[in-house]
Amino acid sequence: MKSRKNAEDFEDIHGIKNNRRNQEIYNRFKQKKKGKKFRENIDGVISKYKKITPEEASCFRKFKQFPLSSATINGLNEAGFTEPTDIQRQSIFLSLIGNDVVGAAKTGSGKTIALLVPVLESLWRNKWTREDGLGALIITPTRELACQIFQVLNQIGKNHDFSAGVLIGGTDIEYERDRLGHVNIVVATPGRLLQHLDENESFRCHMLQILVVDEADRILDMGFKDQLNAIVENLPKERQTLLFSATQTRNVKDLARVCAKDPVFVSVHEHSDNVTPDNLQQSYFVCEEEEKVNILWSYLVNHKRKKTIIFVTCCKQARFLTEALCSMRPGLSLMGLWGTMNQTKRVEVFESFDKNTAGAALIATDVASRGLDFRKVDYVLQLDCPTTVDDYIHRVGRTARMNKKGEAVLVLTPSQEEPFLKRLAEKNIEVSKIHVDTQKLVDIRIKLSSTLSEHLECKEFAQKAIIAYARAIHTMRLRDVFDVQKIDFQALSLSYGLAVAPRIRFLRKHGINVNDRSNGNAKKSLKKEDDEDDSETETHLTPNKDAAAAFNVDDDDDVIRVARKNVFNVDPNEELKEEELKPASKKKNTVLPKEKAVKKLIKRGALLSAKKIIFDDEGNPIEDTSAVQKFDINEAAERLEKARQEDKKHHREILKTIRREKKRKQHASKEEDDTMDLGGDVSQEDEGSVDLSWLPDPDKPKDVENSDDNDNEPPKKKIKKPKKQSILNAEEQALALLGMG
Ligand SMILES: Nc1ncnc2c1ncn2[C@@H]1O[C@H](COP(=O)(O)OP(=O)(O)OP(=O)(O)O)[C@@H](O)[C@H]1O
Repeated sequence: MKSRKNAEDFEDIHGIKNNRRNQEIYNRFKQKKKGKKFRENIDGVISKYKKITPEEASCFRKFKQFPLSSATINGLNEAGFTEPTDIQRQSIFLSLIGNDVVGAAKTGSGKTIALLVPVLESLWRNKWTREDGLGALIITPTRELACQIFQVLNQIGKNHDFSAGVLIGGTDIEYERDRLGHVNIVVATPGRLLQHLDENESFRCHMLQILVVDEADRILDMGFKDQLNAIVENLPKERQTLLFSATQTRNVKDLARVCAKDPVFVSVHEHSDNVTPDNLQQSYFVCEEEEKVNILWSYLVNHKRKKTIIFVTCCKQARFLTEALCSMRPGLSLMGLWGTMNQTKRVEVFESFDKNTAGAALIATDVASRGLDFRKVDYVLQLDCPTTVDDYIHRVGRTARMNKKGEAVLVLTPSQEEPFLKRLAEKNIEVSKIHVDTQKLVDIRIKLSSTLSEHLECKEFAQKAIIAYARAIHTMRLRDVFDVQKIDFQALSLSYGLAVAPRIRFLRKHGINVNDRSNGNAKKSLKKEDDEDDSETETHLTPNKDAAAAFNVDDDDDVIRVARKNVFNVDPNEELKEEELKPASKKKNTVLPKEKAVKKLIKRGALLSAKKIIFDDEGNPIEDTSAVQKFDINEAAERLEKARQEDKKHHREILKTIRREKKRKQHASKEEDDTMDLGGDVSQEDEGSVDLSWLPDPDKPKDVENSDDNDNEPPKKKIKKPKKQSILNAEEQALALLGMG
């Protein structure tokens, strides 16, 4: 959501904008509230509470059978919701009569409406107005989910006169601060909410009627437990509490014990055979880690008309894959969504993917796995194995929502197959195995590699993605499923378009040897990088024969040329041996000045060269000798020295001229004085001889500059020191010759 839009949201009263016409409507509502009829309506609805039992309510087929305000029923009808789902049927009435409820139901089963209807009814029953301040608080784990809940609230609550707002990170906190005092319903993420509770005096919760925690399990998984406890401590004890999640975990029950009073547990699909949606077709296949990018590309080009969410493990992977594959033009709308993305962009992506019906793919992290309700998603492709079975359930739940059909495909590596399937089976999740002929996949490594050489930012993303992935796998809790040692990082790097694997420092710190599965390259190259380079990512792109040989030119491709420059044709090992001896911290930020770098190279007698390698159709490197440019660094150094000597000579000449000019002027003024003395009073001292002591010693050139110290000296013009610029110019020229200036 754009910050501007977010700002407008605060002025919305469920679709009623803050203009004159809306003010009239608002006043009418206010009148109505005070009116007798309004009070009678409320009493009429409340009286029905006593006549209906929860069992009866759980059999209602229509929303209008529930004892609800006409504003809510109309809002539901207008939004197209006439028949309640199971969770709505079983929980709404229990909430209406004032119970604290802990609800759990499968993904996509309509929990949002199940929690919003009691919120609207609670404030309506209490004749809530804008002046009453905060009446309901809905806490949800992610920003997208908060915006989505807010949208549904706007839809079904548009006939009520409550004000509502969203509090999420990444928006204008000052703007929110000013308006928060008049908001009746707040949908918030825990962090931003706590910030307002701590810092904003106008945000008062003492009148709060109802607290709702959506995706409670996810909030706890994300480590918001302490924040949640702190928030609950700030709320009045006399309130109603509703907790909703897809699974009723022990954590949720613990939370319920802390913030709910004698809660009623509603678990709709507890006895159902499947924990995943019934219309969901689930399958998996096994492949190597390094085949995943090719698989993804092949999938994208073959499913241009479908809407797919692709799940990966970490933000940096999502960023790299989105950026790199987008620049390779897959022929469909490809987007990315991850947690560290800027908020405005996040909302744009969310809305654009949601609206898309022509075919689109969204590469996302688990930020999109919970609660998000994208329209008509055909496939969920889990390119990386989910962290837990619960995450699996949430990810696949983005498709096959509300009894629609959907398909979920899980990608596992050989070592993950057995342990993860065992865990899925424990929860009665059946997935059928499919086979993917990896020989038939489009090999995009060389294309990706040339994309990376064109977009250096992408190359950096690729390196960071690999490091982040290694770190994520290493910190996973399911040790039998995730083993960082089983990953061939060299092969994985090649599949990301990198010639060599980036240095993964933390693995070494933990004493982990990286797998050497394929050709012994992985360990060797990582070790080499480790020794060579102290920065987190790769800096040398040295020609790698194995890498080149591994590249197969895609049928679709034209001739692909990969030009690599090893600028100084110096063995990087040798170059860095000296560096290795220095402490790591010092090395890190030291940038060698160009002049020093040249001197260092001169010392080594290095030959400067730029090589151009062209690959033929089979991917064999052909050396293009015509394009080879050579620079003899010693020769260049000689030229540099010559230029320096010439400059020095020139400098000396300038100094001499200045001195000569100065002497000439002094003589001239002396002669003038003598002439004057002849006509005026002459002191006795002056009579016999002329004092020439103040004259500068011509043998001491420095006196030109130091003559200010001489008190006897007559005032004279300050002589400008010749700039050293000329020397530097010569150096710069020489550096420019070397291609470094
Ligand atoms: N009574 C209803 N009639 C028709 N459609 C409904 C009804 N209730 C909800 N829906 C639709 O079902 C979809 C899923 O609803 P919702 O997002 O509330 O599910 P959820 O249980 O919260 O899922 P998740 O656990 O993934 O968050 C939405 O598109 C919503 O519009």
